[in-house]
Amino acid sequence: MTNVEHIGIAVKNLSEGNAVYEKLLGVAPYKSEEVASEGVMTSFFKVGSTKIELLEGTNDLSPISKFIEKRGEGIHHVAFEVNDIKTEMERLRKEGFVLLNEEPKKGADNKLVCFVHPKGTNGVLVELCQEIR
Ligand SMILES: CC[C@@H](C(=O)O)C(=O)SCCNC(=O)CCNC(=O)[C@H](O)C(C)(C)COP(=O)(O)OP(=O)(O)OC[C@H]1O[C@@H](n2cnc3c(N)ncnc32)[C@H](O)[C@@H]1OP(=O)(O)O
Ligand SMILES: [Co+2]
Repeated sequence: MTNVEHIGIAVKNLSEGNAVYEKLLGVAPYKSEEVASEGVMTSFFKVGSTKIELLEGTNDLSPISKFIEKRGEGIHHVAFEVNDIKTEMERLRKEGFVLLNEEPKKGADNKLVCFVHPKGTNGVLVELCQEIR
């Protein structure tokens, strides 16, 4: 793993979240993107070599809507950049981690992603990200 690619933050309302983080970080989001397969609308802020990803659920079944209902707004996941997602998924499987998708899937911001179950990572949902080249 080469970098913390982004930190995902679950918000109830993306425009309100954008206003807060724009004030906090002193920069505007550089993009907004819907990922319908995950039931989320996102926005991204650059912070040095990493990013903040704000996520609003777009339907009641979205992992973000369920998370906010149970736990409220806050840090939802930590995403690590990897060079070769399939190799890293295989390594983690062999180490006994529970992967939440069998194959890499398309995420936001031109990435292939895979999630690791938070029960095996001290309560933190982990995302692996590989740039689509
Ligand atoms: C935009 C695309 C992409 C990107 O490119 O960056 C994204 O970031 S998408 C982000 C949204 N997508 C996902 O989160 C996909 C992976 N998540 C899942 O598969 C599920 O959310 C989950 C983690 C398996 C939980 O689903 P489920 O078991 O159906 O939900 P429950 O509400 O029943 O929770 C069970 C258990 O897990 C705890 N939980 C849930 N979410 C998290 C979390 N983000 N971090 C830590 N813990 C989490 C939840 O509190 C429950 O705990 P207990 O009550 O103690 O059992
Ligand atoms: Co993410």
